[in-house]
Amino acid sequence: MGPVWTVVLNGFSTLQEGLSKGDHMSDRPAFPIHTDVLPDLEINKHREDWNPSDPRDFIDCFLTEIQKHQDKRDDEPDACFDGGNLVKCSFDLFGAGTETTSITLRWGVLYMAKYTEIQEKVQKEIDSVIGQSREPSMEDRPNMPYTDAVIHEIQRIGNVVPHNLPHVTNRDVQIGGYTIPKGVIVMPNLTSVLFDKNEWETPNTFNPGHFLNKEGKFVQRAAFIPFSVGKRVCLGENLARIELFLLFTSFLQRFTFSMPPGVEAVFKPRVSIFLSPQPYQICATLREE
Ligand code: HEM
Repeated sequence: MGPVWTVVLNGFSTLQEGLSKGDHMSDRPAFPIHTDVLPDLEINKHREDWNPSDPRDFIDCFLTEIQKHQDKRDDEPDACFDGGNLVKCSFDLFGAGTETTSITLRWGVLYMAKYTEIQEKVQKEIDSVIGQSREPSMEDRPNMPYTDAVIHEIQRIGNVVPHNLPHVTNRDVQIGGYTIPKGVIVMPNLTSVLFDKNEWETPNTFNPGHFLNKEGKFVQRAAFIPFSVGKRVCLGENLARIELFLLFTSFLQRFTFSMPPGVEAVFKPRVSIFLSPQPYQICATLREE
């Protein structure tokens, strides 16, 4: 029988206790995914000209693993390298990896259009560290503490995945003095940490100063957990951080964002599994070289 109730974890220390220690909440609830309705055309295309000694991407590498494990099916009843799982994993990577990053960038552009003085400071840093004649690279990030702080603050206040993904207890566990029985769905509430007034000086205000010390150097904050924490922490965190830095700096290197005349920026989010901005119109003005 499936879980009969759901628990919501609130607060920084509870989430750390629940997600970071041990593997007692590392499973995902088994929601059915019908692989027969998912497109596997791309996988079939890959199969046609697949060369195991020259893998082009994730699908090619997975096909190699399927082949390696093919003859061992009887010895490895739990092996997960098969066509169905390849479809699910590819689906997961697109689902988890595209909307999250693009929503964060949409929040970023909106915050820059609203807080023009912050946008100007980012552009000043871009001009002095990167200039206009080359593209941003990841080597620039350590030299751009203000921009780094702004991107972190966009992620904090944007709170794109507010309820994390569901976890499920795989044995009875004690958290914060409560016993959660095996098989219960647990929703770790990231909002309670990203807006915790004990952790952030101005939790409800856009303030890149949350990530800067008095000397203007970037400081990492333990309560910054938009990617969650623990064993099931976002698999794409590093990729997402790279994408956010390169795209955000490239946008502001080339454009200045502003609201169209007479239009106010709206920060009330659209609520689904993600929190995204309402569709908006924006003016992107090309910066002079
Ligand atoms: C701003 C961008 C992103 C945010 C805020 C974000 C956030 C998250 C969060 C909160 C989780 C749930 C972690 C947990 O269950 O404790 C998660 C899981 C996951 N993310 Fe991301 N993510 C982002 C980008 C990406 C990208 C770019 C990829 C891959 C290309 C990705 C792939 C995944 C996968 C596969 C999981 C499931 C991991 C597992 O179950 O073990 N994410 N992400």
